[in-house]
Amino acid sequence: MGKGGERPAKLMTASVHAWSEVTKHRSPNDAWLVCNNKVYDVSGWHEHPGGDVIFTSAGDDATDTFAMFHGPGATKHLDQFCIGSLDDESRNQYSTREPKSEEQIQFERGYRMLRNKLKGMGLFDSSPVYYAYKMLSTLGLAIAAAAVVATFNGSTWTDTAARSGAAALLGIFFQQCGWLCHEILHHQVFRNRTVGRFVGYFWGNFAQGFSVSWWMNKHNTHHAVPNVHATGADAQNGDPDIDTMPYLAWSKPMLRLADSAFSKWMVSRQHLMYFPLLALARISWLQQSVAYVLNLDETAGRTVKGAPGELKPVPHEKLELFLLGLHYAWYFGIAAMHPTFFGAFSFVLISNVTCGLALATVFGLGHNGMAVYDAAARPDYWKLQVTTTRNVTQDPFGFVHWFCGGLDYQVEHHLFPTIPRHNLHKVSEITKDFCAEHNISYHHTGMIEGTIEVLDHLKEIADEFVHSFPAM
Ligand code: HEM
Repeated sequence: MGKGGERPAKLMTASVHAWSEVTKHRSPNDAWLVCNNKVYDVSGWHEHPGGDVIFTSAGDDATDTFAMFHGPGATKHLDQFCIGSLDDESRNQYSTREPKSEEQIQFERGYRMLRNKLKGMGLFDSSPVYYAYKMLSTLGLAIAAAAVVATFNGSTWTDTAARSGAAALLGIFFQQCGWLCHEILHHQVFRNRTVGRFVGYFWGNFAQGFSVSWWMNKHNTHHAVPNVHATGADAQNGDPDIDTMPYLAWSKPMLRLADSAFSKWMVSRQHLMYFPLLALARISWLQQSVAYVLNLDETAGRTVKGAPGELKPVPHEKLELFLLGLHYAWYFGIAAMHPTFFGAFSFVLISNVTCGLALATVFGLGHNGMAVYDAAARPDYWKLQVTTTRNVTQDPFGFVHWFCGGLDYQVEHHLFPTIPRHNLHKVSEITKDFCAEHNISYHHTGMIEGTIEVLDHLKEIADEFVHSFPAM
């Protein structure tokens, strides 16, 4: 394989393939996928510029995920992988070989046309003024936190309380950096993807302490297959965001993985452990970021499934490491302004816990407790994204929208991840109408009600576990 993700062109053949043949190729080193009824062999293409998210489509239809992720220039790279096309019968079937009704065929055509309609309405275009405001106001949170710590540097109760408030404010700064970085790396903000990536390094590595490569690899995979269980240990088609064992099980099949005494203890009371775990989430993400870039351990996800010894690339490894180092320098620099070691430690703890709770509560609201699928039986792109996702109802003051970083419109974000946050409310009305027209459940609820749904779901799974293993 050559540089830049290119590889020698395959011979374009006129062969036709049935789904029964395509679905045999589901693992990274033996991966076929279908785009607009053409069959592509991407086996072992670990140099794919988007990383191994490509293998989430192995053995399946990638028409819509391809459209979701790529810029206009990517289609010209397709031909080199083409090995033929789907046979006539397969064109009107799901990859499960169930026939598609005429209604389903029209529905798929409809949602693809809807995407073009939204483009025509200019809803994929970002507002520089909006994002300049978001970036400056977010930076303001960190500057305010640092200023409070520098000003209230004594040992009175007032000083201590002010510094604790500053720590919580910094936690919210980290959360807001997370949202900004998310939008930048989904290419909502900058048309030029290289510019976006470098701005992403500032908000991700430097400001927030998360590695961009680690995050993109994990997050793009989540977008391709939300709430999906992989077809097997060698396949790359599961959602890493529900890969939360040995701590939390989001579906009954996951209970099989509770095979240690610790995991059994956790899962049987997971509804009680949910918030304590969320409080530690940022610490875990910081650790995974460093472990991913330096390839410190397997849990960081740098190794490539089905290709022992191969590592996923980190495009600007030294820059990523340097900026992660600078993150800790400024963060611990503020902590060091505290009069005592205990004060500095509390500052770091409070800011981490606040950020973990603030980010992970929103993540949980987005998908947890919604439908979960097996990869080999996932529905079409639109139904997969809508039925695995929950929206959060707005409040009159715009707090929910600010706090959730636009992910209150999680359904619309999942359907069209490159649409900027400030346009999602317009997309929402159109999406709701489209779902109603095609009889697809579109779920939205309040922030508190949604969190209760998540906890109820965890409890239901825990109860099932305790029922099956009464000794727990
Ligand atoms: C034969 C099939 C494919 C080819 C030739 C291909 C090619 C490319 C190329 C040239 C890029 C860099 C340019 C760009 O970002 O638009 C890219 C990026 C990417 N691709 Fe693919 N791709 C394929 C399939 C897929 C599939 C099936 C997925 C997801 C399931 C995927 C996900 C991505 C992602 C997430 C990126 C990174 C976009 C970013 O910068 O955020 N690709 N791909």
